[in-house]
Amino acid sequence: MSDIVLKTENLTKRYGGVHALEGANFELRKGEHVAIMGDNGAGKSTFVRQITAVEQRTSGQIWFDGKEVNFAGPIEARTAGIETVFQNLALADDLDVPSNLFLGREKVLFNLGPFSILDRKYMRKATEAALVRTAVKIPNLSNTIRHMSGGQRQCVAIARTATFASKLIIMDEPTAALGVQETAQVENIIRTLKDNGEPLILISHNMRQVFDLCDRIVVFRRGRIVANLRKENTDGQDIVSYITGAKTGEAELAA
Ligand SMILES: Nc1ncnc2c1ncn2[C@@H]1O[C@H](COP(=O)(O)OP(=O)(O)OP(=O)(O)O)[C@@H](O)[C@H]1O
Repeated sequence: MSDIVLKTENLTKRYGGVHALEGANFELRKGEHVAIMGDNGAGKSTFVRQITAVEQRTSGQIWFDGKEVNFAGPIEARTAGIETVFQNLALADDLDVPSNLFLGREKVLFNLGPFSILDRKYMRKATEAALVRTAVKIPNLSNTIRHMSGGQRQCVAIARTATFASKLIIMDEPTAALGVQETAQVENIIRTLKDNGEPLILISHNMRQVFDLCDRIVVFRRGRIVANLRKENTDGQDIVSYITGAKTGEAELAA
């Protein structure tokens, strides 16, 4: 149990009569990168929303970092060490890179309420360190987000996640809207996270990406986990069979 970062048992979410997530049993171990795949509406985002307490689950249990957790909301989950990069990036367009990295957790030099003075020097240095650690290349930290490309914005969002996530990073389709080069840059960051031993859950529709970056693939279909396979024990065709329902059956538990 000690090397398990996250575990869910019978995690279930219903929206009225919609069974969005049914009895999900899931485990993530230290340093592991796990992909979550599945068709549109399969329950992937719902699963993440229960873990991050963006919504409250209907039933089931969650253990994180060695203890059972019942986060009241996303801030509690974030404080506990779960950081998420969502499809909509939640960046502030008119602020520069350090301000975005520290958004909502600004380092204050003198606390004078609304007139507080921020420690900009500290935030800039910490941002530079975070970008080195995550291998993110941003040409000019003083640029506002508005003046950056989609890929650069995504890199800032990921760097922010990696800076504060002490325990678990979740990315929901981080490259869905990016071009080839930008996708490659984000994938490099993910490899750096792997090298640093940081565990990751990656929701992705991109088979090549999943096989490149992840150790294990979990497939959701109609709210249920239908496969849980180490990548060396499966291939793209096999995964597609589970996604489409051509192959069914109990989830195979990876050894
Ligand atoms: N707030 C909600 N109210 C009602 N039904 C919902 C709600 N959110 C999600 N659902 C339904 O729950 C099911 C699972 O949706 P979810 O967004 O988790 O799928 P997904 O696998 O993340 O899909 P996608 O790849 O399209 O993002 C779908 O049938 C969806 O319509």
